[in-house]
Amino acid sequence: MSGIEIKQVSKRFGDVTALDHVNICFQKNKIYGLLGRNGAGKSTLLNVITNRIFADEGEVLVDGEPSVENDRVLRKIYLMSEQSYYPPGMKVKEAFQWSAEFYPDFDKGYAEKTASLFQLPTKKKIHDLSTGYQSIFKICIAMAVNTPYVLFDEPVLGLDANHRQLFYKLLIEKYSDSPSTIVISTHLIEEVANVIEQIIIIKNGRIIRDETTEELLSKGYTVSGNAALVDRYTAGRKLLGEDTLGGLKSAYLLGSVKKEEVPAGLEVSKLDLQKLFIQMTND
Ligand SMILES: Nc1ncnc2c1ncn2[C@@H]1O[C@H](COP(=O)(O)OP(=O)(O)OP(=O)(O)O)[C@@H](O)[C@H]1O
Repeated sequence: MSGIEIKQVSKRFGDVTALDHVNICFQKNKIYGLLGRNGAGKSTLLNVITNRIFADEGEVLVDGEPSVENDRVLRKIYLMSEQSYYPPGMKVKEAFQWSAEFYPDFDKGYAEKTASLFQLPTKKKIHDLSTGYQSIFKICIAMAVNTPYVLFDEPVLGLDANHRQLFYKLLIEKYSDSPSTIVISTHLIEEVANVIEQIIIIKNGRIIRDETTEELLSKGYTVSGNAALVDRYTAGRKLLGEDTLGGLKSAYLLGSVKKEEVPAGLEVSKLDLQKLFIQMTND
């Protein structure tokens, strides 16, 4: 079977269970959002997939082959993460050259073009870059490696809003031109909501949701308007949460809605992914 299959994977650090019998499959040519609160197990999962750490139990299959100590399989996957594996003193443009030697399909021209769009100073040493530009440097590499699987662990760490928007735009353009399997682990949920097709939510090392963004968002709806009217409407309904601003209120509800059942003066809209996430992962 093609894709990355994670089968019954568990990982413990002392008495912390970082991954607890995780079963998921990252299919070919799909964009996934890997969401979870701090310490939920996201990085551990990405590190297990790429053999940076070993699982205590279970296995990872890449296109049907076990990934453990299998270089040929591991070369199909690129993980962008906080760790940097570049020699100290290496300049950005040298790292592009270096990557071209290591990843056979690395597109140096594309990396340079992306770098120039972000105004990344390629003559600088990697270690001298600001936090945001360190991330941008890694984004440029990850977008140019052209491996069938690209995993992003917190790709927009330190990026300003303009650069985050540019990253999402380039990612979608790249994916439309040459699809691959992309996994984005992030805390900026609303920002990726329009980019990701499938959402995987991990909580305390367990997968609690694995469904399309559309399916997940269709589980509820938002009703907004005059606070008193909203309260009257929500009484007796399954309320996920609410926000109040002055006399106005937005209520997040579970279930489906018939617009004609909502009183005049109230507005019905889609559920907000971040609100749903907070509700699902609270406690
Ligand atoms: N090398 C390690 N040694 C000990 N505990 C670890 C180690 N790596 C991870 N953990 C623990 O495993 C759990 C999962 O950590 P992980 O880094 O995978 O979470 P995360 O979802 O990526 O979190 P964040 O969003 O905060 O980056 C946490 O409790 C963490 O403290």
